[in-house]
Amino acid sequence: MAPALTEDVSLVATASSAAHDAKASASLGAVTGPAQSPAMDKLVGDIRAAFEAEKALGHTIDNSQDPESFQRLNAKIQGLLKEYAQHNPHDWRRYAFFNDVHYVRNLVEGNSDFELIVLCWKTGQVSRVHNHANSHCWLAVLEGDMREVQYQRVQEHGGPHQPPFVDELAAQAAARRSDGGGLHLEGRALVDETKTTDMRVGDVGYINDHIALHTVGCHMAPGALPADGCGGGWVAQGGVTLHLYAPPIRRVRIYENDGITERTPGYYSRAGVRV
Ligand SMILES: N[C@@H](CS(=O)O)C(=O)O
Ligand SMILES: [Fe+2]
Repeated sequence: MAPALTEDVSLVATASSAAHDAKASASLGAVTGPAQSPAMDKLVGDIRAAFEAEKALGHTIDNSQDPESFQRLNAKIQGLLKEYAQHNPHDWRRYAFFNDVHYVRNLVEGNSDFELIVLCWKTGQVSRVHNHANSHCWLAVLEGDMREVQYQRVQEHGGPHQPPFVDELAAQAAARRSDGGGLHLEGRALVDETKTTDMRVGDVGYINDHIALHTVGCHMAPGALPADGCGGGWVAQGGVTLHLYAPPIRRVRIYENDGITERTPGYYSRAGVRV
């Protein structure tokens, strides 16, 4: 019998197969990563300072944050992530564990304010349609060609009340609905596909539940990496993205053809060590 699992290392597989796969698959990638990650450490420190600055002004950091405070924080965080991803020191490689079956979440830093996670995607691996609770979600592409597809909720069966403008967006999406890009439950649309964005190394994105649900995936193999003397022996296997969630996400909703389920996200590794 499959062991009971309380956390998902990925939002793509069923809970029991995720547990099985996580144990069965060899760890790849991070074994060849550098032992130190000075640029990543600096990034973590800079993110922490940006959060402290808003907290010192009395602001709570989540997706219903004071708009002025968010605007300031968003500009700062996007700048930091862009700088790291575009300069790309590759010192994220010590955190980059892959799984053959599904993308995995590797924790770099977690505290009560935020979690910074390196997600590893082999070509073809995609997350399921999901939300991000009440958190901000910033993401930066560190390797590979990624694609984000956004969705709007058409209806939630017994779910919590949505902010009014989400209902409005959902109504607009329903009005645009075709039989094509969406999930359906008992013949009714559950979510509608509304936007596709291709992302390359150095690109930074932001999403929260007031904007949309989404899936992310690695669709194309990366090109040959330059020999940079960092993480010798590294073999590119797909895509790598850096995600910053604030506050850390404890429950996510997954939208599938047979309905909506709640999951507790988990980690495949913490601080460069497989768990
Ligand atoms: N939000 C997802 C990754 S993604 O598809 O944005 C996760 O944390 O697993
Ligand atoms: Fe996501």
